[in-house]
Amino acid sequence: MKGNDNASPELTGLWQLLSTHKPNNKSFLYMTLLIIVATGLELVIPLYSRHLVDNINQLGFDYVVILGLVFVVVIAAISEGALAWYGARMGEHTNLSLRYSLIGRLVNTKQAILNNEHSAELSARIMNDSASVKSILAEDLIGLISGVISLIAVIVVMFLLDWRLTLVLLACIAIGALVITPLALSMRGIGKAMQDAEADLFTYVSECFKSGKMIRAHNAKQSVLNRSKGLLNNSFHHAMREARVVSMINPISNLVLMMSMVAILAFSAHWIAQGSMTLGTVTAFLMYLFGLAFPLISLGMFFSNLQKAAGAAVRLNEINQYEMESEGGNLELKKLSSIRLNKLKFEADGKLILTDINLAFSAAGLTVILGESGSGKSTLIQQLLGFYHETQSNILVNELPFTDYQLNSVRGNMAWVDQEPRLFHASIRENLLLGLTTVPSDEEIMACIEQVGLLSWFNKINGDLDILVSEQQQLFSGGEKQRFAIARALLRKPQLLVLDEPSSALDKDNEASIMSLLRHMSANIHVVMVTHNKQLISPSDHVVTLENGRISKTCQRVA
Ligand SMILES: Nc1ncnc2c1ncn2[C@@H]1O[C@H](COP(=O)(O)OP(=O)(O)OP(=O)(O)O)[C@@H](O)[C@H]1O
Repeated sequence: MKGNDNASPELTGLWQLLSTHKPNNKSFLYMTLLIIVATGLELVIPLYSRHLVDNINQLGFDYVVILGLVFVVVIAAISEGALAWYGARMGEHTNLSLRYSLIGRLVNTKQAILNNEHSAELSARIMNDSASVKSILAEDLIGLISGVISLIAVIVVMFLLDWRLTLVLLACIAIGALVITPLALSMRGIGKAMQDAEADLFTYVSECFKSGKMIRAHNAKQSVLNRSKGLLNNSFHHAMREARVVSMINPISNLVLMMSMVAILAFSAHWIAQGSMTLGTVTAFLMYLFGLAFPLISLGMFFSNLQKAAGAAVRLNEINQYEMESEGGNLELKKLSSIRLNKLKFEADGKLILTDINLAFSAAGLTVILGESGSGKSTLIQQLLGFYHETQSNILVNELPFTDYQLNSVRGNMAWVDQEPRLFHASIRENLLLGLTTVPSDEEIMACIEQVGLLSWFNKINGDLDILVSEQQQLFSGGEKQRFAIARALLRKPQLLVLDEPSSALDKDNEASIMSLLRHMSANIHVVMVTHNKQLISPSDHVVTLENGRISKTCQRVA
């Protein structure tokens, strides 16, 4: 399929995904061998049965044949089980590799791209779309290969047994294929629409469950239900379209089998009466006919699921094409001594957000960024963390371009406290130690908790660092969450501490103690803090005022 310009883009995309994540050729070889053994043994059974039937009248039971038959049946069952297990193992390996690579891609995707995506939709894609791609390999491919081998082998064996009955059967199969093929092809659009509808539903429902309080407070329960109903109806509509096709494929396959059976019985009766056919041949033929049911259905399912997997691959390939954040240059930043923004300009979605920013941060001190809401304060401090590759060339770290350094080593010297501190649904300890490679002792953790004034909160939760932070974060008040985020930042022992409105939810006492902590720290590290609150500024602070993305004022003293 590779390099085939005529292949549909969806199928080419599926091939690309599978060729990267499929198991190695040895696994395929083992799988094919298992298929050949399982299918081959199933083909031998009717021949044994024929022999048994044709010899009963003359010689009584042939016990050697019966024993051979039992042996073949048992081995066939074992190899079929082994094949199912091996196929599932191959599929799950592919699923693991595919999902891991997608998560890796998203973790490394440029922040500017992720800003426009919905987290729940991305999660839905990783879960559902990769499952579709997996099942084509784990179940459908085995069905296809064993189906094709069975079909060819059965037809050859049947032909050798009796060419006339085989022609009758082939005519029936041709009629069935004519009806089933257009049905299987119609799954193409259905599968994609179904997966889109499921992803929309998943995204909406997860957002609603997260915002339960807001929905109640706004009396929005009914509108949530209405919208959910709409999305559910959409999903139901596509699921029913799929069910209609599947419910036609199965009975049509059965109908073809029944037609074939009736035709074969009728012709057999005629040829037995003429003496040109034995009862054993008819028995073997009927057994092969039943054996054909599974391969025929498998073939139908393969082509319909192939369309589904191809649709899923389109979406997964979109993720695979997201541009990754650069890992930076070769230099490792051991100690950050200065960072300077030089004529920095930042645009997003065609909007100029920061312009002509010239600012320097030395090894120690406190810089306060002031400005009205929307003036670009948060965007400015986020530049320091290298979230946006396009501005990194205007940032000098220790007087060298930011891009010369390994990105992780620069970030390793920094800590960031976001405007809305985010906590994971994990233990307090895991939240505190986020990203740390050297694990601090419990004493160090306690010291940070005490420094940010969280000791009484810590006693309230019985000093249990392993308690789980729920998604709704009920363990924390708004102010406690802010102080917790500051403790997490301090544990990183940063050279540059960047805080976005760190005291907006704090009372006067806590605000004063956090400011005194930050001032104390600014003797050894540089603290950059965004705030609205001019009361927090002390005469010795370096104050930068932003207006519409431009620095309108910088001063060392505030009146
Ligand atoms: N990635 C982005 N894409 C599009 N617009 C953006 C992006 N980042 C910031 N903006 C816009 O830039 C403007 C400045 O945002 P920013 O969050 O930096 O302001 P702020 O001064 O921190 O405001 P506040 O004090 O209210 O938090 C806003 O209008 C925001 O919508």
